[in-house]
Amino acid sequence: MVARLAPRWCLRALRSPLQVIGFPSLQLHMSGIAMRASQEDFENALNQVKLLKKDPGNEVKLKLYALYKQATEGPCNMPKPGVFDFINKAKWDAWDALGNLPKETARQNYVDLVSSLSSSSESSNQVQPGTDRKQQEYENLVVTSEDGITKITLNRPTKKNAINTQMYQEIILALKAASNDDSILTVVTGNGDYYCSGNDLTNFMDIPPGGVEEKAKQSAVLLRDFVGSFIDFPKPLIAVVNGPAMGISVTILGLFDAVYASDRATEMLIFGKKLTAGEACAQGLVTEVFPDSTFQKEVWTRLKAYSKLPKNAMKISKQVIRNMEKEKLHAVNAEESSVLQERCLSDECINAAVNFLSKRAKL
Ligand SMILES: CCCC/C=C/CC(=O)SCCNC(=O)CCNC(=O)[C@H](O)C(C)(C)COP(=O)(O)OP(=O)(O)OC[C@H]1O[C@@H](n2cnc3c(N)ncnc32)[C@H](O)[C@@H]1OP(=O)(O)O
Repeated sequence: MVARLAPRWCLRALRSPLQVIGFPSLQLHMSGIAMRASQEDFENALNQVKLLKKDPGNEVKLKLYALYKQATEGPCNMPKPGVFDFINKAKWDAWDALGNLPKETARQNYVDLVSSLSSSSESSNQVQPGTDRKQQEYENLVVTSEDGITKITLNRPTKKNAINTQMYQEIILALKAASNDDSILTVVTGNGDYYCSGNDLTNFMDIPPGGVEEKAKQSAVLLRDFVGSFIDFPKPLIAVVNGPAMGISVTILGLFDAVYASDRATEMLIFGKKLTAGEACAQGLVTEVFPDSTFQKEVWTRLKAYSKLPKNAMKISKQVIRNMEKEKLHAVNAEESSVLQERCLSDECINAAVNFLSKRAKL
């Protein structure tokens, strides 16, 4: 029943990768030096904008549109729409108003604008420990905070918690929010019978206008940002592996500070073969295995006890340990992500995805 599909390239992500890309302009501003947003910053901003929960209003949307067009196509040289074509005329006016603004400046302004929109929506989502308040609404996650523990639950149980493109972005944002909230520990777990079935293989079907090469490039950026947000996560991060785990969800376990697995997690897919939770524990991928019947009770009792430990001491300890290897992890992440870009276009990868998808469609 279990597809043996985890590509080799992603297994090395265990000891992997990169910087927080989600908020690039923040980093640029902190340096105090006027820097230009890279193409990657721009692509990240394009993804982030899709996740804004609050409608930024027509004025801002027109600004975003105009900056996007200027950044990608340069000055407006389209014929002016008729006066009764209100929407297209408003868009044209906004674009035309940018005159000869250089593409690079438009790109930077776009990134800055998205960053300001994202941070204002984040700051309204700060959670106090012990309040058990549900955080920002996500489509594919449930994030709650209680007793000093922020819990990020992968919430696509009908798809075995497969990670689709939006969910990757949501996880990045949820980690960013958890790193800034008042919680002491952050937990990632799954809703339903699976922890996670890995990359959503239907992601490969969503081909942008730039074709499969563009898709491969976008996937590489997404993977790099996703893994990077685990590398840079500043607080103790615990995986509560409630059931089978596959693909990318297994390969990132090495970036958690502790991994607790139910003995039902018998399908940890690694090196193309199944590994029981006990075997994964023997190999150091899992910290401790609990009987499924008492898994939730035992793990949460323990986590609640940990959440009473001195907050700063735990955070600093984690950072001291992680800082020793951070640079290397980011370098490996960058390398792996560029390998992914290549491998996405390989026959092996395409055939594997097509096999899965065609079985699913019962062709
Ligand atoms: C952008 C960065 C890319 C990073 C890449 C990372 C590497 C990976 O993670 S590769 C992906 C590895 N995962 C797989 O190959 C798992 C594929 N799924 C399966 O083999 C099986 O679905 C299962 C063993 C997880 C469960 O089998 P079971 O028979 O119990 O249930 P199903 O009927 O197959 O599944 C229920 C439902 O869920 C959908 N689904 C499950 N996994 C995925 C997935 N990974 N992607 C997309 N959809 C998935 C499955 O299609 C079913 O949906 P429908 O009911 O709508 O048909």
